[in-house]
Amino acid sequence: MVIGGTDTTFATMEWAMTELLRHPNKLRKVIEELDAIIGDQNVVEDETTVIAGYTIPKNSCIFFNVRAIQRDAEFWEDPLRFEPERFLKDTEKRNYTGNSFHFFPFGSGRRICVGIPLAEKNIMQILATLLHCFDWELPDGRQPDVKEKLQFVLTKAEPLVVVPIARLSNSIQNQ
Ligand code: HEM
Repeated sequence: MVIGGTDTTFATMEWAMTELLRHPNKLRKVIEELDAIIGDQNVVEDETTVIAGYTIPKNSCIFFNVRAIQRDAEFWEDPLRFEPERFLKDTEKRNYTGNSFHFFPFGSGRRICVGIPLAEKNIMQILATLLHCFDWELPDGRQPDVKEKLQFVLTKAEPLVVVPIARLSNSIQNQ
């Protein structure tokens, strides 16, 4: 992993520099382009721009409301209904690799979550094991609530308290 993350980048840059130094006209072209865009102060100027009809003023800090986008009724049928099967029916719906701008729980672009492969395996394995090995009951006939608490991660306002009941014939409780 160390070699994959360091030597590859280093070798690519070293080769690029070598070839540019061997081809001065190409090197000049790169430098002219950098000078034209960055100038001689080494600072990229922000400019007011228009994207999809919206004016984005210079120096704006943009936040996407991913929560609202992922509940947009124009794209999601009955968006608040809990229907995991919707992701099985339509492959585009379960594309969370950052290429679908209707569903991007892991972000998108160069800062997309690096933990996707681990998260996929962990969540699948742990949740499947808990559901397969136990039946789950709420204490005192309580109902599960869906009140949210916005922190760094959107969590449940009140932690879920549940009682596990072994359901497999080979579980210790049933022996
Ligand atoms: C359900 C699980 C997870 C969700 C929903 C999630 C979501 C996200 C999101 C939305 C971002 C920001 C992406 C952006 O700026 O466009 C992010 C970044 C990141 N995540 Fe995750 N994540 C999860 C699990 C994990 C795990 C398991 C790890 C590590 C083992 C991890 C490590 C990171 C790191 C290091 C970044 C920063 C990447 C960067 O800025 O270059 N995440 N994650």
